[in-house]
Formats: sequence, C-alpha cells, structure tokens
Amino acid sequence: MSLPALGWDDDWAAQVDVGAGRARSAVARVSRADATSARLLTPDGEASVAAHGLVVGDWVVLDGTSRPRPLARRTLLSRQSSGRDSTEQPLAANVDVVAVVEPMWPEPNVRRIERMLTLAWASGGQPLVILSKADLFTSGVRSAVAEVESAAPGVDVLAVSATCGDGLAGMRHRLGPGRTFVLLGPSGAGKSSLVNALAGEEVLATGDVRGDGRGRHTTTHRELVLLEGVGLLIDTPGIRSVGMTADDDGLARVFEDVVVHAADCRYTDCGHAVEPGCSVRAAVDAGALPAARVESYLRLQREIEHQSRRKRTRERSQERRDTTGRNQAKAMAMRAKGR
Ligand SMILES: Nc1nc2c(ncn2[C@@H]2O[C@H](COP(=O)(O)OP(=O)(O)OP(=O)(O)O)[C@@H](O)[C@H]2O)c(=O)[nH]1
Ligand SMILES: [Zn+2]
Repeated sequence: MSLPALGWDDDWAAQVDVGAGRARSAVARVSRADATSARLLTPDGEASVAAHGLVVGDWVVLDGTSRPRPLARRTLLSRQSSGRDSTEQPLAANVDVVAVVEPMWPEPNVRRIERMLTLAWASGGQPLVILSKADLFTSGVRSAVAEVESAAPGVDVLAVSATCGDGLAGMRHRLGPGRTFVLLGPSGAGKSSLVNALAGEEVLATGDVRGDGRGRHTTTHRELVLLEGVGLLIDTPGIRSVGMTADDDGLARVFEDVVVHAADCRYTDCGHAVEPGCSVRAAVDAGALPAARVESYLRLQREIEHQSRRKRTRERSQERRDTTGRNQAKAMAMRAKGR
C-alpha cells in the first residue's frame, strides 16, 4: 500500500515537518483505536502502538521516541453516547463522506435518517444516504427513495443491495483510491455486507438479523479497511442510540425547508408550537411541510440545547477548578517565598 492510497495528500504533508522522502516512514493512519492502544496502517504494513486519545481515521506522526501524535483533523464525526454520564464520543476522523446506512426493509426510518444526517453534516464531511437491502423490494424503490430525498435536502440518496450488487457502482463512483467513507447506521443495516460487496470478498464478519428485523451487533469495534483500487471504508458497530451533540450546525442543513419558514415567524424566538404568527405552523396547516418533520426538528433542537447547556455547565465548573488550582499554587508559592 502507498501513502496516497491511505488518503495522504499535499495538505497533510504541509502539516508535518518531514522531508517528502521521509514521510513514508514517519506517518501512519489509525485503523483501530481503543483507550490505551491503536493499530496503524503504514506503507510498510500494520503496526500496534500504545496510544491514547486517537480516533479511527486519524493521521499520526511517529518520531520513534514519544507516543504517536495526531495531526489536526479535517473532519470529525461524533455522537452523544447514551447513559447518565453521557459524553461526546468521537466515531471517526478525516472522512470525506459520511454514509448514513438505513435498511429499506421493512421500511426506512426517516426520523432516524434525519438524526444521523444532523451528525453527518456537523462532522464537516459530505453526507450520503444509502438505503440498503434494496433487493427485498420488488416494487416501490423509486417512491421510497423519493420520500427519503424529501427529508434530506442537498444529500444524494442511493438504493443499494449488497446481495445482488445493485447501486454499488454509485458507491464506487463516489469513493476512489485515497477517499474515506464512514458507514453509520443501526445494527443489521448491512454495513459490513456493503464493505464485503465492495471488496469482492469477505473482509468483515456479518451477522444474521433477528426475526424482528433488528441486527445482533455483529461488528464490535470501529475499523478502517483499505480496499485497493476502491478506497477506504470505516465500518462502525450499529449504534442503538444516535444522541445529538452540542453542535447545532447540522440541524439547519437537514431541515432547510423548516428553517426557511421559521425566518418568517412573528417572534424571533418562536417555538413553532402555539405562538401567533408562526410561519412554520402555517406551512404545516397549508400542507407545505409535513407535521412529523417539524416535530422531528423540534425534538432534535431540544436535545442539542440540552447538550449545549450541559457542556456550558461542565466548562464553567472546569474553569472554577482551574482557578482554584491556580490560586492554591500561587498561595503555596507565596508561602514558600516568605519562608
Ligand atoms: N437481502 C439482503 N440482506 C442483506 C443485505 N445486506 C446485508 N444483508 C443481511 O443483513 C444481515 C446483517 O448484515 P450486516 O452486514 O452484518 O449488518 P451490519 O450493519 O454490519 O450490522 P452490525 O455489525 O451489527 O452493526 C446479514 O444477515 C446480511 O446477510 C442486502 O443487500 N440484501
Ligand atoms: Zn414559528
């Protein structure tokens, strides 16, 4: 494998202070990462290193002495993990395309697609929707795609089948050597099957879907896979909950059609619920906006606001701790001097 096949280019090279000839032995791409170690892809093969704070997809500099240092990320896909002490969890770094994978069968969950697309836009990468298992649809593929398209302004929607190969050309066309996709979607959506289908061989394990159509969480870790001549794919374990992060950049992109009406509301802080002069409600009443889409927008907005408040609180208490720590250090230094 070569560095360009791993996604290396002149802009990355400009970030590191090594001669062009030396880059080959001095940089590597993270293919797997956990709390204490990482696996790296280098032109000379794979390597495992002790590391922390790395994210799959990162580029790192290796100087042989200290721990691998990540280069500034171009894009970063994150989600809010679930649970009481929920934190922002980075999922993949330096991806060109965030492919939101949603099974067509029994039917695509449009609300979940909107959620995943909000994170996709916020990552800085280009979102794409993959409707998987298109072979299970004998008719109506076109109208299912059209329905999802209307919930994903500015995003291409592809109907794809890993089993019979339909639509894979559309993915190949958007990939290409050195380009990186991350596949984001629920368990059982067929993410690992897509990687295998693009590879033309079994590179990842896949799992059966339970009777209710849900997956069994076959993929257990995030992994970057290099497919020679095709591109780079990051497979992620199916996520049960797609929590919104504090970043609201993505929301306005996904809900462009809602936001355009919101600009005409009488009150600038309109909640689009019961306020007089609400243009969003008026558009719903006139049939110009689906009510479910507006509900979805408001729900995601509330989640993002909640996370933003939590983030601010955390930052403030961290600041207080820092100030206290600094004051204590100062007081100790004064006492030491006084002695
Ligand atoms: N009919 C049909 N079945 C598919 C297709 N793609 C995947 N499947 C089946 O769906 C099941 C789940 O596929 P996986 O590729 O393991 O799904 P995943 O999204 O990687 O799941 P996790 O690893 O749990 O996140 C397997 O039984 C596959 O055989 C497809 O295009 N058509
Ligand atoms: Zn309003």
